[in-house]
Amino acid sequence: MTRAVLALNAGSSSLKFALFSIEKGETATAPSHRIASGELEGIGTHPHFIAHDASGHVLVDERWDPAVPDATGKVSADTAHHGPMATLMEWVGKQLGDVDLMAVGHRVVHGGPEFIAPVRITPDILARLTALTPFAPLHQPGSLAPIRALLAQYPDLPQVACFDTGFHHTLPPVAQAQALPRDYAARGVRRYGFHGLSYEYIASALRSCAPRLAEGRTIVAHIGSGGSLCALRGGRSIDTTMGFSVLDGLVMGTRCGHLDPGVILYMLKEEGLGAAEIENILYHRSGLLGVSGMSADMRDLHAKAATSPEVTQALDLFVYRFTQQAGAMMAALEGLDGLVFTAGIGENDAIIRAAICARLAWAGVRIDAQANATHQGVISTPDSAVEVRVIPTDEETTIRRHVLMCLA
Ligand SMILES: Nc1ncnc2c1ncn2[C@@H]1O[C@H](COP(=O)(O)OP(=O)(O)O)[C@@H](O)[C@H]1O
Ligand SMILES: CC(=O)OP(=O)(O)O
Ligand SMILES: [Mg+2]
Repeated sequence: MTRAVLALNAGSSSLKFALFSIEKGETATAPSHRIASGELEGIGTHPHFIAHDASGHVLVDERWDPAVPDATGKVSADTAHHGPMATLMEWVGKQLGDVDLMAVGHRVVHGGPEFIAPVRITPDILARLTALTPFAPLHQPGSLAPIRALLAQYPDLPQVACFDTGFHHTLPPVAQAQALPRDYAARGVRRYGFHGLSYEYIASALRSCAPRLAEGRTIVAHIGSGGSLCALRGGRSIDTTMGFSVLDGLVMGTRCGHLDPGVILYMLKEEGLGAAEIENILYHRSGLLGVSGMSADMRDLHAKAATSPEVTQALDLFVYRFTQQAGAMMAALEGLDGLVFTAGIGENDAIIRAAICARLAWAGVRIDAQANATHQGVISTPDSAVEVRVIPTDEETTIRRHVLMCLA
């Protein structure tokens, strides 16, 4: 029987998984061997489940009707993930016929101040992770639901939580700080940063494909449904655009990104909105969806850009804010050697990459239109002052590594 580790990565619009075969005595740093992988993407817009075996052969390819939002326009993390998660787990269960599942690793978005390294799940750890839900209300329930379900069904199956915040523990104190009264920091209200499993994978990929960028000053742009930038120096995170919550930083699919806190006070005091309504607006009805009035998905927006001024405005704002915040990361890095695009938009959207790079021409960024249009690994020109790369992220590989580290 093949021994295997299952990696589950619940994002805001997708649920990705990979099944890795594990040799006896295999270490975390050994090359990984994938048996199957896939994703349920477009959760909340146009759900699509696709899975491949190791040789790329399609094992399943199914589409569903979009999830129906409630009266306020909200598709909650629970509603949006419940059906797809059940489908995926059922499918994975069927594939496990001749596999001895030795552990399951989960992406857990928030580790709070306490959790940095991956940790083996126990009922007590699960309770402590549940208590962090107010820090990431959109994500933590989606991360913890499969852990809870598996713990109830297979109490002896080792499960490991891998934290999206962990990679950013290297942020210097000044980048972690908020300019609030001191006692807030003691209560965990500080800047954490997210997408760490992705940044850890990219930092490791850079060490083999572009050592100069791994050693130097590199911005990694993880832009998917959620999005952030990470300022990497010597392969370590020294700043990032998401802060206390996953709302900060870039304009995202449905999230506002950087926002004057005065707007929230205005909604509260002048419009009489309650916390739940404001949360719904900031997490679910803002970003590309809010500004375009049409969709959170870049694919839909490009299809409508020619005929809708609102869609054009949403795309312009996305690009403008990206480059503005890239400027902030360059200031933290004191220069820039490399720029890496990754995640759903970063890996697939040549139009957005071109628009961003054009606005960064002042920083010496030059891209080759043909290389960009065909999604090459290196899209900058030889005379570009900044090497620009496209690297598909692989959070599941980081999860496998964390599981093996944790169980060793
Ligand atoms: N071919 C494509 N062209 C442009 N954008 C794309 C494409 N494929 C995916 N995307 C964008 O990527 C987003 C999903 O990114 P992903 O990293 O999978 O998200 P998450 O992990 O946050 O759920 C989609 O909402 C869409 O905006
Ligand atoms: C942390 C976060 O925003 O994750 P995602 O991009 O998957 O929504
Ligand atoms: Mg993701």
